[in-house]
Parts: sequence; structure tokens; C-alpha cells
Amino acid sequence: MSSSTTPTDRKHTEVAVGILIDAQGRLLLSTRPEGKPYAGFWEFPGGKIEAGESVEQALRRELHEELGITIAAAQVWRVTEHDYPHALVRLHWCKVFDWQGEFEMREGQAMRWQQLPLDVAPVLPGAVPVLQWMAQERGLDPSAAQARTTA
Ligand SMILES: Nc1nc2c([nH]c(=O)n2[C@H]2C[C@H](O)[C@@H](COP(=O)(O)OP(=O)(O)OP(=O)(O)O)O2)c(=O)[nH]1
Repeated sequence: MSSSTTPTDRKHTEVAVGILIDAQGRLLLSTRPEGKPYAGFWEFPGGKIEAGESVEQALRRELHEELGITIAAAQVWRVTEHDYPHALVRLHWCKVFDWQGEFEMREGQAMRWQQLPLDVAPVLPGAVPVLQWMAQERGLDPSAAQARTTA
């Protein structure tokens, strides 16, 4: 019998992620703040779901904390998983079309509104499938969703 830890032994970290889409169909990406794993990588805004929170509540809290905006209703669109060395994450992706307030980068992150294919890189690996689905929805080649350059 092996006592090693198999991937199924790891507990998922539940994460709420917002795909903010503006009137021109652009997507909001921001950089991961210093001090976090993958600092400087581009990601969609969001964060860990706390005990007792729904995905929507967690997303509303995180976007307020990180960006200073208040979102209207948000429904889960897709759920994905990614196994990082630092955590096994389950990502609950919500498209968000309505929000109130002015954007403020409260964690010192950079932010860009992006069309596909992106012109920022590198992107957090756990966000790649979602970029491919978004590209597919727009009739673009999914493999070209990310920037060709490496930043
Ligand atoms: N926000 C966000 N997280 C993502 C994306 N893709 C992806 O794999 N993740 C992963 C990275 C992290 O392991 C996890 C989010 O955790 P986090 O550390 O950013 O969350 P948090 O702000 O609540 O962190 P904390 O400092 O409060 O602990 O989800 C994405 O596009 N956006």
C-alpha cells in the first residue's frame, strides 16, 4: 500500500471568477498582485469563496474588494478545475454585464479591457480553457485566443 497523496486526496479550493464584458464586448483582465502565486500573470478578477457564501456573493465581495465596483446578478456559466502545485482549484465562472461604480485598482494590479485574441501575456493557466470557449463563441479560432507574444 502506498501512503503517497493522490490528486483525489486533495481538497478543492472553490473560486468565484468574473468575466466582465463591456458594451463593446471587451473582457476585463488584471494582473495578479505581488505576493500571490503566479504574481504578474493576467487573470480574470475573482477570488476564493468563503464559508457560507454563494458563488455570486463571493464574486460580489471580491470584485468590490479588488476593483471597487458592485456587480448586479451573476450566474455561473462554466465550472473548471486546475491542479496547481499550490492548490487544486475549482473555478466557478460567471459572465458579468452589469455593475456600478468606478474602477479602482485596490490591490496595485494592472487592468486592461481586451478583445480576443488577447494582447497581454502570460495568462494564468487556469483561465486558458475559458478564453478558448469565449473565442469559440465569437467564431474565432480557439487556439488563437491567447496572445502570440510572451511577455
Ligand atoms: N481570480 C482568478 N483566479 C484564478 C483564475 N484562474 C485560475 O486558475 N485562478 C486560480 C488562481 C488561484 O489559485 C485561485 C484564486 O485564488 P486567489 O489567491 O487569487 O484568491 P484570493 O484573492 O481570495 O486570495 P487570498 O489572498 O484571499 O488568499 O484561482 C482567474 O482567471 N482568476
